[in-house]
Amino acid sequence: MLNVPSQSFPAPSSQQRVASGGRSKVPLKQGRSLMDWIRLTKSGKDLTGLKGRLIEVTEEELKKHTKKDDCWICIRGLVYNVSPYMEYHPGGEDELMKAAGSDGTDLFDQVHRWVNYESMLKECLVGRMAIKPAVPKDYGEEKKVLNGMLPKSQVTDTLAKEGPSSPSYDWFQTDSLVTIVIYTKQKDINLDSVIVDHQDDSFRAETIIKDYSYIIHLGLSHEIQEDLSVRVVENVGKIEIVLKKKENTSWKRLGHPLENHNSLIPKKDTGLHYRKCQLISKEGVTHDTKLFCLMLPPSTHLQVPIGQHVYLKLTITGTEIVKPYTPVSDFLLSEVKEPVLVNNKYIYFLIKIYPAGLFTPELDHLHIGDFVSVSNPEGNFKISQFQELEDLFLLAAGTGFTPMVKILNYALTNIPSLRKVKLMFFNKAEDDIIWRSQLEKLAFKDKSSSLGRLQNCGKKWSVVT
Ligand code: HEM
Repeated sequence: MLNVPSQSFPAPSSQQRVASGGRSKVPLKQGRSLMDWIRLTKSGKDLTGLKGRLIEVTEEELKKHTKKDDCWICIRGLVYNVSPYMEYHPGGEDELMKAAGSDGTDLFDQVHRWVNYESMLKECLVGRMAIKPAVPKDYGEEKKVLNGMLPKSQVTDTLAKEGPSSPSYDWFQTDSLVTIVIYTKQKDINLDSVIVDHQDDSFRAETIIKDYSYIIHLGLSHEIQEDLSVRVVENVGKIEIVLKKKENTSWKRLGHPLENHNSLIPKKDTGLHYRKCQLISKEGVTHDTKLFCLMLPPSTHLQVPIGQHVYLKLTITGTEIVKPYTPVSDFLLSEVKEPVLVNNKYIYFLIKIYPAGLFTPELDHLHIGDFVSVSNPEGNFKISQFQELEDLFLLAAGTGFTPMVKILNYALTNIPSLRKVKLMFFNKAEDDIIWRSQLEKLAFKDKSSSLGRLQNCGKKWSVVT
């Protein structure tokens, strides 16, 4: 049976799609690249027309700015004059104009919630939406809300009622350890479901439960050691996070609550959380593609589920730039390299360097030991679609091969029903074929997959596996 996943894959925002020429990206005029935009924002030019003044914007005022040369958009309660950005927007002027004079938060999030607009548009900030009295439905006590934005607590309260049955947490301690226990009340919880970070005294655990995130976010009351461990009791959906105390004293309380602590929020509303990862190695794979290995901080637990991607963030001349990438597993590498770095502390990325680009040359110039920010995983692809699969047919082109690596590995090792795996890998030239010899070795080794024939399909090369 040929099983074609019904969900879109790679995810709409993933680099594999973005890099493939894009579905709705438009060609920008000469001198309108991202680097040109960054230069303009650094030029000291008044981009808002308000001479650096920030104002409170009423809904009536916002609605007046709907022309290309006078276009204001509200995102998450903040108003930007996007007219200067119009010609630089990779999605085109018409797309940007869809949100003219209105709250574009939902539209923006639907297309690219990962785009770092705060940093890119900081010189275009007009101000904040004015607070207006809102009349509550029951005409009871008058509440104040921000135009274009519900207060967080209200959002979480409302949706928590609609979402999965409310998770909870508890904690206990021994002389040397503190254990935080999260009761998700879900059966399909595993180590991929929880992302834990401890940075600058703030402890944050995000548990993914269906389309929601349950967040524990605390300023811990005492210091802890750098490394932490995470265990999951799968059939009851219990997660245990074990922290090591720095001093063997008894804690009277766990800590004080920080933003969104103990709340269940739709995943799309959580914002992207980043941690700094160190560059461990960087090596050429083809003439223009490199394998980057990043190490997670010891106080982070993060596993990227198969088929999902993360965002890498770099600050380039003062502006934060974010790009999506799907990590690859190192299993193809283990054919040729010894020893391979094991455990989940390392994330590998196969990245094509575009010499005329902005982001990838910057990545390429990083030195071993430098840091790159890595986000929480994103994406809707579910490996459960592959259960009981007999034939797996994978199609990839160029760096679109990267999501296939983990899938290939998973399929060859975890699906007993599998009879045949085929990978059609399209490349412009033979030199572009990523990990060609490893794929050929794999094909030779695993006779059950019809791997290893290299076919020249017209002008394009394909590895048929
Ligand atoms: C709210 C209305 C907006 C709409 C409807 C919209 C739409 C789009 C679309 C359709 C694309 C092409 C995406 C693709 O091919 O996958 C795009 C790309 C992009 N947009 Fe917007 N956009 C909006 C606002 C903004 C704003 C306010 C910014 C501010 C910085 C922005 C920055 C970008 C960037 C950086 C990209 C390129 C992403 C990449 O690296 O591929 N957009 N947008």
